[in-house]
Amino acid sequence: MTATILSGKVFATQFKEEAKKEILNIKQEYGVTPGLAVIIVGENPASKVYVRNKHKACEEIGIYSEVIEMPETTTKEELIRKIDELNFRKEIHGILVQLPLPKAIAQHEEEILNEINPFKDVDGFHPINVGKLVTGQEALIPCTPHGCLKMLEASNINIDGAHAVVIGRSNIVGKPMAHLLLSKNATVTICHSHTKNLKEICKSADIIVAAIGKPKFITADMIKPGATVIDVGINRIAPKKLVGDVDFENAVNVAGAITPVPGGVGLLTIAMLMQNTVTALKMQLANQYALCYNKDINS
Ligand SMILES: Nc1nc2c(c(=O)[nH]1)N[C@@H](CN(C=O)c1ccc(C(=O)N[C@@H](CCC(=O)O)C(=O)O)cc1)CN2
Repeated sequence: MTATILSGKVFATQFKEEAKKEILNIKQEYGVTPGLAVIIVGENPASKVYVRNKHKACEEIGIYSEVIEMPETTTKEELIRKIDELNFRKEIHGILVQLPLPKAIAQHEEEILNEINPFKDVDGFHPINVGKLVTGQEALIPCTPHGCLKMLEASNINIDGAHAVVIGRSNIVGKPMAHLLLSKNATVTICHSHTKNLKEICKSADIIVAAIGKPKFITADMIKPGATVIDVGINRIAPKKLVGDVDFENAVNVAGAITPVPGGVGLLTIAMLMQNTVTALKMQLANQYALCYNKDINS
């Protein structure tokens, strides 16, 4: 039996279409166009492609897009100044700093990202958004795990009561993914490099999310027959060859549903960024009205 292939392309198109419809409604009702600013520091070739694709997606669905290119030599202070400028621009509703940062400022990543106004934090990396996600409040949610959750739901894969195993504990994918699955009543196990009995734990999973960053690390013998396997890994093993964290060729014969690499959840990242930009605008509109309302009752 071969698994159902969960195509990132199909879901990305669907999620962008949803965002496009919402944008039209917002434009009609409030006369506002959502605006996204993406900052890229340095010359990382993969980052340049991702940023170009973010700009194209914005143009496609009606988001105003600004790409701010800063040189490799940019200091922490210069980058923070740029973020502060964008925090105050009212036509910019979403701000994103493309990662990874150049080596010289990479150690300040946390401090830099914390400078983004949490209402404009379309990556969902700010501690305020992380805290809201963990406590079940309305938050901006990191794009890749958010896309994975939406894809599972749109594919009618049962999450409630399922045993979900998330392999990887990064702030960008593993931890938010675990909280999202928990919020949908999965029983969640987070595994990492120190986990013992990884094979046994994986074998008991109804849903596996692999976000380790090691090519083909999850092999077919670690998967329960019929399980859903979401592969978040993007590993370049040759100039033109990308593979995931899952040994897809063999896993596809055991899993019930599986995402490929390329063509899987990577494509959802940009689609969800479009949705997050719309959500950020809606949160800002609601916040403005709340502020107006407070002013009225106080005057
Ligand atoms: N500030 C952020 N930086 C980074 C993020 C992020 O979410 N926010 N994620 C990644 C890069 N990324 C978007 O920024 C991204 C990664 C992968 C893809 C994608 O479409 N992948 C394709 C393959 C593309 C290829 O050939 O290289 C796929 O998986 O099929 C889109 C966006 C790190 N930085």
